Amino acid sequence: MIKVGIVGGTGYTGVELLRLLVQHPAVELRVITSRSEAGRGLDHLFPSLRGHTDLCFAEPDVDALAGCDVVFYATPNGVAMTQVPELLARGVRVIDLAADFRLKDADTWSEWYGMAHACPALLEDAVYGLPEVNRAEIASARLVANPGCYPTAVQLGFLPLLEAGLIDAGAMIADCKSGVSGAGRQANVGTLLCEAGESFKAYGVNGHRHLPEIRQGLNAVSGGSCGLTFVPHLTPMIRGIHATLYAQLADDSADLQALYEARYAREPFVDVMPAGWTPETRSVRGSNMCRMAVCRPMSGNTVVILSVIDNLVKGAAGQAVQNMNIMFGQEESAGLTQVALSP
Ligand SMILES: NC(=O)C1=CN([C@@H]2O[C@H](COP(=O)(O)OP(=O)(O)OC[C@H]3O[C@@H](n4cnc5c(N)ncnc54)[C@H](OP(=O)(O)O)[C@@H]3O)[C@@H](O)[C@H]2O)C=CC1
Ligand SMILES: CC(=O)N[C@@H](CCC(=O)OP(=O)(O)O)C(=O)O
Repeated sequence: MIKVGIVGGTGYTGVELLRLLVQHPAVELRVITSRSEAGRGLDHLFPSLRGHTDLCFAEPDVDALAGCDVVFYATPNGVAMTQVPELLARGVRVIDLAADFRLKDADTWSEWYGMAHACPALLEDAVYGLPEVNRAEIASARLVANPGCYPTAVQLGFLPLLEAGLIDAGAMIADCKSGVSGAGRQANVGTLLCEAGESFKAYGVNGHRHLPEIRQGLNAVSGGSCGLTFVPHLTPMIRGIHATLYAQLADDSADLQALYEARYAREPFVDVMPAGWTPETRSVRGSNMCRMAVCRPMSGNTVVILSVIDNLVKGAAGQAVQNMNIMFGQEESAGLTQVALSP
C-alpha cells in the first residue's frame, strides 16, 4: 500500500483528495493536516467520509509526514516550499497542488507570487505534472508540480495544434470561465453568494498568475515563444472550467477532428467529442475527464477549441492522484473511474 499524507485536508482540493483516496485500492491514508481542525475526526467536518476513515486532523508536523511514501500539499501558494526540501531529503516524494514549483524561473515566480522562493534550486528538478505531456518524467519524479486548473484546460486544448505546427503561435486567445470553488474555501467577500451569484465577470485581464505557467508549457511544446491573451472569468457555478480557445490556422489543409482524435486516442482522461458536439461543464463534474471539441466556424481560418474540466478534479486533486498512480507504478486510472454527476 502507498502511505499517503495530505497537508491542508480541510480545503476544497484537500477534501477532494480525501474523496478520491479513501476509495483508492492501493492507498493507506496516514496523516491529514489542518491547523484549525487538529484533533477533530475527518468525518466530523466531512460526514461524507463517515465509514471510510477513522483518522483525525493533525498539526502539519514534518516528522509525522516523513513516515509517508508521498505527501500531497493542498495548501496556499508559498507553504510547500518551506517543508519540501526536508521531506525530499528524508526520501518522501511530494505532489504540490499549489504553484510553488510550477515555474522554472525563480525571478518570474517571485514577480507573480509576490514573495521570494524558499528553494529555487528545486525548480529545475520539479516535474510539471501534466501526464499527457510529461508521463515518463512523472514516473521517476521525486517532486511533482501539479498544474493549475486554467493551465490544464488551456494546454490540453492547444496541444495538438501546436505539436502539429498548424497555427500562428503568436496570437492565441484563451477565454476561460471558472466556478467559484476555484478561489478556495477561505472566507473572501468576492466569493459570497450575494457577490458571485447571478453575475458574471472577467478578472485578472491585465495579467493573471496562470499566464506565465500556460506560456511556459505552450513554449515547451511549440519550441518557440508563444503569444497568448488569457482572460479568466468568474461564473456563478460551484465547480467547472470552460475554456474557449481561439487560434488562426497557418495551414488549413489538416483534418482537425482526426488530429485531435489521434492525439488523445490513448489518453484515459481526455475525451474528444464527435464533430459538431459541444462539451459542457456538468459532463465532467466530479470526474477526472477533460472533455473537448474542435470546431472551425463556417470553415474559416479561425479554429475554436472548447475544453472543459472540473477544476477540483482534473484541475487539481484528480490530476494529483493520476500523477501519484504514475509515480508508484499503479494503473493510471486507479481510484479515478468516477462518471460525472448528472444533473
Ligand atoms: N480550488 C481550486 O480549484 C484549485 C486550487 N489549486 C491550488 O491548490 C491549493 C489549495 O487550494 P484550495 O484547496 O482551494 O485552498 P483552501 O483555501 O480551500 O484550503 C487551504 C488548506 O491549506 C491549509 N493551510 C492554510 N495555510 C496553511 C499553512 N501555512 N500551513 C499548513 N496548512 C495550511 C488550510 O487548513 P488550516 O488553515 O486549517 O491548516 C486548508 O486545509 C492552492 O495553492 C490553490 O491555488 C489548484 C488548482 C485548482
Ligand atoms: C475562480 C478563481 O479564483 N480561481 C483561481 C485559480 C485556481 C487555481 O488553479 O489556483 P492556483 O494556480 O493558485 O493553484 C484564481 O483565479 O486565482
